[in-house]
Amino acid sequence: MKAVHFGAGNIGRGFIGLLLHDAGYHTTFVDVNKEIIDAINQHKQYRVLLADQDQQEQIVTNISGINSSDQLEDVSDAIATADIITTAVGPNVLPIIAGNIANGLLQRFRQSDDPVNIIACENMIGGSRLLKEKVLEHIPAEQKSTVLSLAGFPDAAVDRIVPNQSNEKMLTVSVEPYYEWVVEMPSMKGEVPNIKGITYVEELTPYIERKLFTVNTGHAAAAYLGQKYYHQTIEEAIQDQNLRQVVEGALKETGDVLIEKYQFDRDTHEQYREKIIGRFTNPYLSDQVIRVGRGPLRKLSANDRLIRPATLYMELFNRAPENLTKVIAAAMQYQDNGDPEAVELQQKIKANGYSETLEEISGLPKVHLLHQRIIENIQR
Ligand SMILES: NC(=O)c1ccc[n+]([C@@H]2O[C@H](COP(=O)([O-])OP(=O)(O)OC[C@H]3O[C@@H](n4cnc5c(N)ncnc54)[C@H](O)[C@@H]3O)[C@@H](O)[C@H]2O)c1
Ligand SMILES: O=P(O)(O)OC[C@@H](O)[C@@H](O)[C@H](O)[C@H](O)CO
Repeated sequence: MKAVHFGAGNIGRGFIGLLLHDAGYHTTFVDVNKEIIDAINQHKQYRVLLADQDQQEQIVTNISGINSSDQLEDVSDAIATADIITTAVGPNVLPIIAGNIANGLLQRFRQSDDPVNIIACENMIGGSRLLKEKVLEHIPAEQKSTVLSLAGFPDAAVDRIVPNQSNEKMLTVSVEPYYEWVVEMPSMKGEVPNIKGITYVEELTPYIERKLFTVNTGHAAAAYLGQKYYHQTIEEAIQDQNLRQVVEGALKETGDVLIEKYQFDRDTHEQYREKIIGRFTNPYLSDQVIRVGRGPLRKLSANDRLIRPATLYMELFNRAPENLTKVIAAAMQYQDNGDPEAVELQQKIKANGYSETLEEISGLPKVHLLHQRIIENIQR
């Protein structure tokens, strides 16, 4: 069996690649990072280390790599014969790889009518749906119905903390032991892949919202408040009791939203929240604030982990969430000269001020109470 995976980065190697290997696939990693692709083709294997007391290791074999900067035909060939296609490249990169995927699908369906599923494993609501939209933009009108009937784009939620790596060997990747991969069953085409570790569900929205508005809201809160109080890592930030109170408060607010929206059991959700805070304090992982805070324009957009639950909170409870507004205020002040989105955010603020910038990137109008509370928090 053959898998093609776009993005041989942290989650690609540390999670998706590992599960594909364990399920018996040969995985072809597609990436623009020449060094990683060369290393994959040279060593044909890498190690995954579990970040806990035992430091167990797993070896991922049966892999190869394609550099999509200059081997576009190879990418198409791989897609044409793949049994599954996955991505973990970041939400902003999905439109960039859509053309490659479209060409591969066109080649595939000229040769056969074997269905295939393309699963975007990104931290966003509707990742595969967005990819499908972008792929279809590259498909000529007369081929659209073939692609629509033979290519499935099931949405997914993936959860495993994989920090930036500093191992001696470039491909080795340290990951937390916990993982969850949930895939929406109804959008799948053909045979459902038997991959141990995937949970198939009828409706993904509650799962992705629970994950994004708990793990990722909590993470973002620790990162943005963490930087404000001069912490370097998530673990260090979460040990700061004043800061932890706000992170926990923000997760209580998103929890109230999720419980109200999906009728989750309150006690079970509280246990889920506590487990997640526990994951942030894993002493065997060093997760930098600047990794978790990366891409603040994306994280401050209307449907992402901060603004969306805060807006829902206002709608459901008719008051502004006290802790989420503090976190959003800290996110607006986030700085990292190595992160183009963080630089752009601060340039916008310098040129137009906080209120104008908040309205532009989050879509929250100035008259919205949430907008006003965020600005009050910044001024404080
Ligand atoms: N790391 C985590 O803890 C984690 C957990 C769950 C989900 N995710 C999600 O997975 C995605 C990837 O995150 P990551 O942490 O692995 O990031 P990463 O930066 O480690 O990996 C991304 C990889 O994509 C590659 N890439 C960039 N542009 C590309 C292109 N045009 N074609 C092919 N490859 C390209 C990069 O070179 C890099 O190797 C994100 O959406 C993230 O939110 C990450
Ligand atoms: O990947 P991002 O930038 O959307 O978010 C940063 C982290 O919160 C994220 O990568 C988590 O580590 C991951 O989502 C855990 O499952």
